[in-house]
Amino acid sequence: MAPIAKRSLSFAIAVATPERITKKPRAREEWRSLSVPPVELNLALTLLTGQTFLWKQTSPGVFTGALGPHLVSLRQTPQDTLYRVHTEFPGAKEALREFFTLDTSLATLWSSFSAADERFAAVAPYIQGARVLRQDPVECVFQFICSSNNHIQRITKMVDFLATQGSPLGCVDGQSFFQFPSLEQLSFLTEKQLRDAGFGYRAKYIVGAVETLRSKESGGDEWLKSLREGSLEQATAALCTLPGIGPKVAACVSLFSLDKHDAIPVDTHVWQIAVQYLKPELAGQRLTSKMHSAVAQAFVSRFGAYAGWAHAVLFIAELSSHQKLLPSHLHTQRRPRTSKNSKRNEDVVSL
Ligand SMILES: Nc1nc2[nH]c(O)nc2c(=O)[nH]1
Repeated sequence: MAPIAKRSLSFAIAVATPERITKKPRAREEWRSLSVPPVELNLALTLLTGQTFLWKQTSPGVFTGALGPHLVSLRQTPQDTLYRVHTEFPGAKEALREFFTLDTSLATLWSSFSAADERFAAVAPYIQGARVLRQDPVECVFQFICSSNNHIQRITKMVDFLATQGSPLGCVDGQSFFQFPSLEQLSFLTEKQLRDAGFGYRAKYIVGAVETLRSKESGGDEWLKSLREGSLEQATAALCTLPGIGPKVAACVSLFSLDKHDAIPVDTHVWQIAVQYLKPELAGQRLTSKMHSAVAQAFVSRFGAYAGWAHAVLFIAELSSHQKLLPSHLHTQRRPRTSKNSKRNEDVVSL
């Protein structure tokens, strides 16, 4: 049987029995404490603002996603974050603590960011609990290859398609979840299948990146994980050898999966922040790769070794979807719409 057909069969079995997961919770499906207050972790601001496209809001206030073999749901109370595990494997709490980098204190970081920067100090109280994730690097690479020159809705659709190549983990409130596919599972996808699924020119990049990663002597998974050890420059150079990865995508992967806390993904939003608040002399210039470095450097000069974490807050404050969180005097002045930027201004997260 062809690998795709085999996978589809196991998926059919998993979705045929959703009540296995949605009916009365078993003991292991009880809500448990993650011991982190909303000021240190805001689920919506962390999971639904462009760092990952794999987590879903499965019911009001409940977010569900896969962490390796664990399928977990999360919700907040006024004092805590609660988690519920739908799968059998041990270690879900540890996986969650790692994914949300909970050993890093937002309070400590943010007090130094607020002292360094007026805009950060002004918007941070309205965006409390926005953290930077530590994702699996393979998952992160493929999500951000899909993200290039794209908007959230379409990226999510593409990433959901990739996810269906992995092992089914179950169904929560009518939504199916899969363990993110291994490189081997991804290798069964053809460029044609991806094009037919709406990936456009990115279809070639996905197939090429899978091939390149699978050719690494240590295995693509280990090769990517090894980039956690070196510098940001080394990680950027290595990532940019993969098809479909340029400086912006490399910075997203470095920040959201490789422990490079000073990585700054420079897109139109970040460019606007730099021009308005950090380096006004950039106004009127074009965003070239030299400018990318200048903008990233401006963030690091202002915010230090965790500049990427400060960027995450300023980036959210820039999104049109999140302006409503801010009082009107803190709203960003929008560029006038033109036929070229009308869609992009609103919801493109990655250029
Ligand atoms: N500068 C940023 N660009 C992004 N694209 C994306 O998908 N997420 C981000 C982000 O957090 N910052």
